[in-house]
Amino acid sequence: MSALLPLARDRAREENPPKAQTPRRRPAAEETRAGGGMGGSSASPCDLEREFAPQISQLLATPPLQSAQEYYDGLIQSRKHDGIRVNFSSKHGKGVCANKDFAEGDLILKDQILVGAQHSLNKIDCAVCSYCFRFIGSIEFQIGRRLYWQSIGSSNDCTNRRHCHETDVGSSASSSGATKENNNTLPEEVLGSLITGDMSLPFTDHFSLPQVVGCHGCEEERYCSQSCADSDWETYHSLLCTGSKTEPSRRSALQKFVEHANGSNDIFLVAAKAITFTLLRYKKLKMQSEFQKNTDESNFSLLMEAWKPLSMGFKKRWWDSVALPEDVDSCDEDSFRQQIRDLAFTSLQLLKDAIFDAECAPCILFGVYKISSFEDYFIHIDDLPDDEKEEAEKVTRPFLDALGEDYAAPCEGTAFFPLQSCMNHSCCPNAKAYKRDEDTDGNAVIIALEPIKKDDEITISYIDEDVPYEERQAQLADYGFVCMCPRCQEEKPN
Ligand SMILES: C[S@@+](CC[C@H](N)C(=O)[O-])C[C@H]1O[C@@H](n2cnc3c(N)ncnc32)[C@H](O)[C@@H]1O
Repeated sequence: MSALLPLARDRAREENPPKAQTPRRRPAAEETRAGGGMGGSSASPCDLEREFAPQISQLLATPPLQSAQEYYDGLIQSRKHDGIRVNFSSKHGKGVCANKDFAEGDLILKDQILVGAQHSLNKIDCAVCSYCFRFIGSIEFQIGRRLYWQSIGSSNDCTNRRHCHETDVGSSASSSGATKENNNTLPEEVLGSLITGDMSLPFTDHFSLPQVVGCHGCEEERYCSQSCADSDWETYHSLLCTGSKTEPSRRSALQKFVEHANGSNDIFLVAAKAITFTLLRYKKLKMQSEFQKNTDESNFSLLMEAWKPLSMGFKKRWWDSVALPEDVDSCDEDSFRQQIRDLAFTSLQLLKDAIFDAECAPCILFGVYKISSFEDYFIHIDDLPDDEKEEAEKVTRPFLDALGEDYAAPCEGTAFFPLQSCMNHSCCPNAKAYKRDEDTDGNAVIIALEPIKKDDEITISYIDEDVPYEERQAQLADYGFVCMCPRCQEEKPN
């Protein structure tokens, strides 16, 4: 037991950066279109794409260097990350450099999520704030609801489990502990009293979590504070809320969109947030512009401005950038990409039915975040002096046994981190993404692995760098490049 705990913790805290998500299910072979070309070259199945082709290509064009530099300088200044700057080079495009010396272990950056969502199936394992992804409720609440889900069904399809105030939507995300078979169930009344707070576990007062604040529209989103609820509403959720305050036809259209995302890939839920982020920013900019009687500003230039934070990270469309799944032969790549592109357009069409705004018609990246779960609580119990541990374990052991081997399932999701996503890879990195004890929300935390001198490039590893050269290069092929870092140059076979 003691040996297992720290291992699980290390796994949860080290984070690898973005790799485009593969769709949940490989489209069936009989659905494959004959002669389907690559995403960019064949006729688009989307009427908006055809109608607004010039505007879309402007939105997706690489931003001019000067505008990108100004954007990143402004972002770094507004977030007070004076230790770094974003540089542009002809070799690797954007990169992050040190603006001062860092010592080993120093915090380099805490990067706030721009757009992100918890994986749908992971919502069974962990209840987190829908805006900042901090754990909410109490340790009892977290354990109780997880065991409750575990007790009512352990199939991987959670679409049948649509109550318990959750957005229980299936997705591409791998679910962890709660969906595994575990015969070790506890009585429902015990789980109920954990969830309602009627039952307390020993020492949980050392691990207090923020109280749950519900969305005032739906019962599906929950927050750690009113300020997170308000920010989520202003930034994305006012257009995506499926609660009773939403007009019925829009609500039903949104539900259809969510259902489709459930059955295919929850990256579409993140994409929907990226779109609503842009739409709501656009509306705000337009109001400001009207207030300032700024008649020179066209609607499209306001839309470009609203989209800017996302455009800075845009490289390729999703269907052109997902790694080819292992079970798809390279000669089937074109039709694979065509099928997932069609899937994305179906999703977009469903979203459009729900939130269409004619002025924003032409306007659609990401990392992975993990936050450790209530494992710290069980580690604390495990580390107690023997007599206290024995006493506490009389209460906690049945819960730990019932949770099973994967009790430490962290919160997992997909998110776009504007600054971390500028960091290039090295197989001998000088920094890494790592959650310290105090890092309880979804933001990315970058720590120096060694002393870093001012002006040095800050690099992280996108993969497990402790594997041999060939394996590293194979993994990096999914990111679309051959690594030529000093270590790879040295280890490259002649
Ligand atoms: C997360 S982004 C890093 C920022 C990126 N350079 C940019 O301009 O946006 C990852 C992409 O950067 C490039 N990249 C990162 N590390 C690299 C390396 N060591 N060698 C070559 N290209 C690299 C690859 O194109 C990769 O897909």
